[in-house]
Amino acid sequence: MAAAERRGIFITGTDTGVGKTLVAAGLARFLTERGLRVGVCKPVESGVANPADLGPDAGLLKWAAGSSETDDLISPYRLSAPLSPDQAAKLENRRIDFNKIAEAVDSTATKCDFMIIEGAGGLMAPLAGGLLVADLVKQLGFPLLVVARTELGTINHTLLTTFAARTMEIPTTGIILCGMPETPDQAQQNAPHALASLASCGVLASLPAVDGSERQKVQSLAETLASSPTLPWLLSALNLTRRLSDYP
Ligand SMILES: Nc1ncnc2c1ncn2[C@@H]1O[C@H](COP(=O)(O)OP(=O)(O)OP(=O)(O)O)[C@@H](O)[C@H]1O
Ligand SMILES: C[C@H](N)[C@@H](CCCCCC(=O)O)NC(=O)O
Ligand SMILES: [Mg+2]
Repeated sequence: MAAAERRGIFITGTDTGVGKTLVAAGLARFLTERGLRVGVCKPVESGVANPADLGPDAGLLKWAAGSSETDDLISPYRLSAPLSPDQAAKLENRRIDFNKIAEAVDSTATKCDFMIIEGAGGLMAPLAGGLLVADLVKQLGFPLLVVARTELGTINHTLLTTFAARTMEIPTTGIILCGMPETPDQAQQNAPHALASLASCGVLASLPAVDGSERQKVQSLAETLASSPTLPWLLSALNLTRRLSDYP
């Protein structure tokens, strides 16, 4: 399928553990509940205790999207060690092949309205022999969505990520801040405004810290998205405004 005909995003983060999976799954849930066929892929997941099964990230994405794709299409590389993917792959004498990932993504994308791909770690995390997550993003051809934490330090990490994306000519749709507490401190109150004025792309949502199991958190974030005042910007940035109005 030609890149221009495919709708979707590649979700990266400013670091590992910043909320990429929750944002990806929350968005998948939100869109699926509105009738869109959402394809999901976690091309490389490291730290998978039992690689015969889906890891926690891919499993949550599959649940959120209600996907019936095979495990190998949703999660082409499942690696045991909770390390940088290239290192985890080396420990198993494996090499991550971008063409295999591209085939899996293409095969899913042809069957769905919107594709959500979650990277591993941040944009510069190494995947294979000097190739980084950013190189995979370029090969797959989907625009980037950057998930960032809310605490002090996030301005620097987020701007470094968007700057690196721009330098590598990777189109970035925007930033989502994830985990805003009910009572944000001064740094957290300032972060969305600072990023909105300094980054070369918009802040498309500021999502709250939510409670419960991982699935409950995803459901809460999907509901938050539905009532978010910035939802129109988010949908427009994802090129989904018209598509969603076609559905109930
Ligand atoms: N908005 C939030 N509210 C509550 N908990 C959150 C929120 N965002 C993330 N978390 C929690 O923080 C942890 C890390 O989040 P998540 O797994 O989404 O990170 P990640 O960026 O996908 O990490 P990785 O690089 O391993 O893929 C999880 O336990 C998740 O439940
Ligand atoms: C083990 C982590 N949870 C994550 C990989 C993080 C790599 C970070 C590399 C680095 O920047 O040092 N794996 C994953 O997202 O599948
Ligand atoms: Mg994740």
